[in-house]
This record gives sequence, C-alpha cells and structure tokens, in this order.
Amino acid sequence: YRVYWEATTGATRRKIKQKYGCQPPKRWWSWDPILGFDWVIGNFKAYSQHKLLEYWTSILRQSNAHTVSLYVVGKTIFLTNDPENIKTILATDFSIWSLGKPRMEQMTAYVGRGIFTNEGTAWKHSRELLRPSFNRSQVSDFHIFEKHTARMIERIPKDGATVELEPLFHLLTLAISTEFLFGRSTSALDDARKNEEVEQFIDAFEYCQNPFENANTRKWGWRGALLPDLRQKKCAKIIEDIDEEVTLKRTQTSGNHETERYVFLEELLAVTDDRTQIRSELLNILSAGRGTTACLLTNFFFELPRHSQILARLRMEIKDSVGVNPPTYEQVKELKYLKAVVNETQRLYPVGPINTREALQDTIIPHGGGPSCTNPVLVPKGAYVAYNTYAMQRRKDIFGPDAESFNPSRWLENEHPSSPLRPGWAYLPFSGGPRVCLGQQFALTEASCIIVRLLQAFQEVESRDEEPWREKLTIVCSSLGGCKVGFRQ
Ligand code: HEM
Repeated sequence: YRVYWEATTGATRRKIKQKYGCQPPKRWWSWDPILGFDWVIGNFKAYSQHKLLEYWTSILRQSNAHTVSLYVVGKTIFLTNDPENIKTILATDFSIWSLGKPRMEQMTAYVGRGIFTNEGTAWKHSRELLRPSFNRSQVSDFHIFEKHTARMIERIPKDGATVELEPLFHLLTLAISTEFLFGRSTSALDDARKNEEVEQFIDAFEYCQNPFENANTRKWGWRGALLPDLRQKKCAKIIEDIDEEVTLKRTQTSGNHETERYVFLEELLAVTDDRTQIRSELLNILSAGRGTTACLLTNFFFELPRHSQILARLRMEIKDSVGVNPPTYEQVKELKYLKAVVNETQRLYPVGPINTREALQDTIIPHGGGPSCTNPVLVPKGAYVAYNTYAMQRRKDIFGPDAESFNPSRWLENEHPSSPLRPGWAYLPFSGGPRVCLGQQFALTEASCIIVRLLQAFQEVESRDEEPWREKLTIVCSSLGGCKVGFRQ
C-alpha cells in the first residue's frame, strides 16, 4: 500500500511542493500527536470556561506564527489568522474548498437543506432565489424596522430600571426578518401570549445552533458527547412544527398579500410546492438573519455605555444629521461615526469568530510554511483549515498597538495613527468571496436604524453589566452575560 501510495498520491504532493516551494508550517506541540486528545480536552476546558476564542488565539501567539498545524484523530487541521490564506480559501480557490461534512450534518439536522447547508448547483439556486430580497429598494424600506423598533421601545422601562436587552433584540430581529422575508411577522413584541411560542422557537434554535455543547455534555462533561442527543431531536421538531405553521398560513393566504415588495416565501411558493424544501429554505435564512443581528446589537450596547465620550459624539452626530424623527435610508448612510462604532464592535466581537473549510483536493495556502512562515503550505485533500477572525481582527501588526482596545476613531480619516485603515481581508465580519453574507446591507441598515431610534428615545444610557465581556459561543458569538442597561427618557 505504501509503495502504491508513494507512486500516486505521494508523487502528486511532491510535485505540488516542488512547484510552489511548500514547507510545513509550525506544528502545535502535543503530547498525543496521533489522536490529539490533549487538543480535545483543551477545547472542552476552554469552552466550559468561556475562553475558547482565547485558547485558539493563544495557540497561534505561543507558536509565534499565523498558521500552525495539528493532528486530531488522524485528521490534519491548520489553524490560521492570516488574511491571505483566508482569501485563498474563500475566494481565489473557492471551488476546491467545501463547508465540510461535520458542519453540514450538524446544521442539516435542524434546518434541513438550504443556502447554508448546500453546495454546488443547489447552493447557487438558493442564492439566486434569495438575492432579490436584498436589493437596495428592499433594504431601504425602513417602515418595517421602524414599526417593530417602536414596539420594543414601548417595552423598555424609562425610569432607569435595569433592562436585559439581549432577549428583546432577539424578539425584535425575529419580528423584522419574518416580516421582511416571509411577508408575515411573528410580531413577537406585540402580546405576551404570542411570546411564549416565539420564545420556545428561539430557545430551540439556540440549543440546536450550539455545536460545542448539548444537554448530555452539560451533565456528563466530554463523556456526554458519546451519548445520543435526544433533546436536539425534540428541539428540531419544535422548530419544524412552528415553521410548518407559518408556511401553511402563508400558503393559504398566498396572493392576498398587501405588499409590492419581493417576499422570499412568495417566490419560493411560486417555484416549488415541495414542503420540505420550502421549510428548509426558510429555516436556513432564518438561522442567518435572526440571531446574527441580535448578537451585533447586544455586543454594541454592551460596549457603548462604557465609553461616555464615544456615546456623546454619537448622540451629537444623530442630533445633527437626523434630528428627532425616524431616520431615512439616506440619512443612515451618512452617519460616519455610527458606522465606525459598528465596525469597531464587529472587529473586537465578530459574530462569526471562527469557521472552517475542508480541502476537496490536494492544494496550497500561500503563507505559513518554513522557518520564516512565509512559504506556501501544502494542504492535503480532506484536511481542515480553521480560520480565526477573532484573532485576526485583534492583530497588532495590522490594527496597531491598541488593537485590543475599543477605539472607533481608527476607522476615521486622520484621527488615529493607523488610519486610514484599509484592512481588506484582515477584517471579515461578513465573510468574503462567493459565499459572502447576502444580508450584509440589510443587517447594517437594520442595526443602524435600531441604534438611532434607541438613542433618540433615551437621553441616558447606563451600563449595568458587572462582568467584563465573556464569549457565549454557538455558531454565532455574543456576550455571555447578555447586555444589561438602564435607560432614562
Ligand atoms: C450582523 C449581522 C450578520 C453577520 C455578522 C453575518 C455574517 C455572516 C457570515 C460570516 C457569513 C458566512 C458564513 C460562512 O461562510 O460559513 C454569512 C452568510 C450568510 N448570511 Fe449573514 N450575517 C449577518 C446578518 C445576516 C442577515 C440579517 C441575513 C438575512 C436576513 C443574512 C444572510 C446570510 C446568508 C443567506 C448567508 C449565506 C450565504 C451563502 O452561503 O451563500 N446574514 N453571514
């Protein structure tokens, strides 16, 4: 077998190495280089202390490299925070990288097959169908944002009492994205009775979205990972049932909709009557559009009230450019300081801080090999590259010596030693390449509109979080302690 392997696969790999001058990257030191058991235990430990991102970042820092390799259960994994490597995977060599079987299986179990879990032609088809939902005229329709945000503001105490914003943001973004994409909102902020069902849906989603932990591992530690996860099945059923109900109601009222907008669900119903496909596409897009913006807003309001000068400057910008009325799309586009604060929030707290891709054939990534870490690295077929945007967006050589601190002025011309900042592939909150986030403009305008309305409604915003920011990591990442704030009108 060895002789055969050397004559075929080995020969191809030697040729690639020779052609591109590949060298191996630094290897992460492990006392179990075959099974990588220490890596698995290290991950469990770091995850349970809510320090997984720090752990992955420290592996790169301790190795003094931006790309390292390790072996886990016979698989080669490359960890990287190198922008050029990430660009190669996501854009330049897009077609030879897959989302990877584990991710597809984990997500398909609760959202089925759709834009997030498909590849090749099926993915292209889903993307084409969704794309018109996000064109400018759709995204600039502020009516939906405004209506639901007003309802959320009504529910916030105005006397300075502490309010937990995270659950409100989840209800709000779900209400907005269901109206935007399905033509019918959960209206989850309207009445308490409806909330119960919606909250159940959100809880089930949150549970399924966590690939690192389940009810068994919570109870039995890492041994629990070996047991079947019955709760996952139950949650997947809750999600399926509620989604089915939405689809059914919409099918019955199809054609009666009052809006001229492109409603994704309407278009889906026009091209297929396969219920499973419809449900899966809806769940896929919901999983993208719901929690992500809520996490961004939670992280934003976690940081903002801790910086009185930044808050004051932001208020001033809103007062001067928008006044007291609801903002228009054009006004929001001109709020440069708001954009800088949102950018800075996403830089320090990316909603998708780590991600992976699997090589479909023997290939290379351009950086990380050899003693100087500048040679290309051979990535064998089946190996994984895990890219860490959390670590990359905190790199001092790219963002300056104060890269760990919250300083929006780095995004503004002539206001910071690193400006004008053009980080290119070193700043990737919405990913890049052909699978770049479809909802980027929607999410940014939605979040900006909500922030402007909240700051217009309240004169005082005070942080009530006692702990520093700690990660709550599922497939998205936000603040573990949520975001507690006191507002005064
Ligand atoms: C702050 C909010 C958001 C952030 C940070 C974000 C980030 C991302 C990232 C990093 C990806 C790439 C995932 C991967 O390659 O594995 C992605 C994909 C995607 N996002 Fe977003 N997203 C946000 C909001 C939204 C919203 C509101 C929607 C739609 C309503 C949306 C729709 C999508 C879709 C459809 C994809 C899949 C694209 C594809 O695979 O072709 N996103 N997003």
